[in-house]
Amino acid sequence: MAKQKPVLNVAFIGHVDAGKSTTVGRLLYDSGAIDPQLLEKLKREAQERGKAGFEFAYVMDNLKEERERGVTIDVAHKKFETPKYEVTIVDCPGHRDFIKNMITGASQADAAVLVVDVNDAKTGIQPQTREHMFLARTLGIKQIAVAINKMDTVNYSQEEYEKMKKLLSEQLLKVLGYNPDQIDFIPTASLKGDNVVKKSENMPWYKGPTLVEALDKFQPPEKPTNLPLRIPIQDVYSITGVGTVPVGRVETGILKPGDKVVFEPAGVQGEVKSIEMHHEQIPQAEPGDNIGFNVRGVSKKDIKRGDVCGHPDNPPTVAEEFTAQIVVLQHPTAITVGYTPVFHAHTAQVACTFMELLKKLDPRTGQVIEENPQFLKTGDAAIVKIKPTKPMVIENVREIPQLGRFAIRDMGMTIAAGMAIDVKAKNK
Ligand SMILES: Nc1nc2c(ncn2[C@@H]2O[C@H](COP(=O)(O)OP(=O)(O)OP(=O)(O)O)[C@@H](O)[C@H]2O)c(=O)[nH]1
Repeated sequence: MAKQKPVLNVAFIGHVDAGKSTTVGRLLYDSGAIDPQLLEKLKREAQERGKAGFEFAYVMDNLKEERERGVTIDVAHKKFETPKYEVTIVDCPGHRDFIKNMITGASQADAAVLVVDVNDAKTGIQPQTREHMFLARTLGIKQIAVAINKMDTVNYSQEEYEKMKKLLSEQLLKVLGYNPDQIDFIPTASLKGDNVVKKSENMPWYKGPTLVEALDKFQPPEKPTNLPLRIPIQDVYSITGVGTVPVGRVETGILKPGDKVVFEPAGVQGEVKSIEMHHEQIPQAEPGDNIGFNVRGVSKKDIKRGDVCGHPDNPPTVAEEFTAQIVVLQHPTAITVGYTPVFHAHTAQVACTFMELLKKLDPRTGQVIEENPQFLKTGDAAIVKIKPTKPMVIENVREIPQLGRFAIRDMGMTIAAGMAIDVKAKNK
């Protein structure tokens, strides 16, 4: 059997209408991951609805719907192969729930592709482009590539491309601490297919890689197999004749059939009978694997999305309280003691209370600029003490980085992003 290619999880980010869905659709199609008949069908549907040209976006929307119906485990259509990798699209956020998806999605991403409309050079960087990139940075995504899209709308002009590249480099990437010299800026027209999988003949001035070639330049993710097992649960199924099947992505550690496992904060234990990935049984699951696993001794009603599976000798940490370092992305007024917004950590969503504001930090250097501030506002970085209103799993980011990050949501927006730097455990 051919050696399996390493899996690379890539998040597609960018402002509404920049062309994320179209780019992903094009990647899937031109790399042969989509059946041409399906595309024909989608094309007809798009035409019938008066939206010709949208077929690639339809491909993604079709998949999104599929996912919303709960077919989380079936990622077959969201995968494609490059010469080096098996690429999984971990998210392609639309405008509805994009930040929330981004938090659970982007924290899993090994790399991100930022898609921007080349025409944004005229109006300035779009707010969502900034917000997505800021989050990507906070969530620890170090590898990015930029697709400067819709090049067909500016006659494939090098000048327009350079303008956009300069704007992003100076006003966004450098500010966030990325080095633009190490980033590929690919001029694309995803709708037409230029420089996505096929090298464009319309831009002979561009000597760099296509988007697919840029993906192959990313470093493969290191698998944290030596860390304790942690699988945040996305969903739990009860399948007739099989039993209870939790579904999730292995963040750290290794899971094997026969393993005794515990789900926290539920506190229930069971034994793994079998593990499935892409509808096939596998002898062992590793970090990055999206799996369903059949557990004996646990019923569907015992566990739920947001619980974390681990081994009983090193169980997931249920936090009584935790100290966190946060950055306030946007808050209409100010954050004060007693504020209780919803924390999104791995697959959990739990309301948590700000118990103490310990220190205000300089967001660039991390140096303390004020002890016990009275309030925090947009742009502030701080160290704070947090108390969940109900049991939740969170880990010290220094011990298990994959389970230590979170976003804070309130009023339909992402207020802040951060990480737990000290956890007072309930169960240890
Ligand atoms: N001319 C041109 N239009 C494009 C290109 N890429 C995307 N579009 C169009 O731009 C519009 C938005 O594309 P989408 O792929 O839906 O954009 P998105 O970023 O996924 O948007 P959301 O899912 O709404 O966040 C659609 O009308 C596309 O057909 C391109 O390369 N050239």
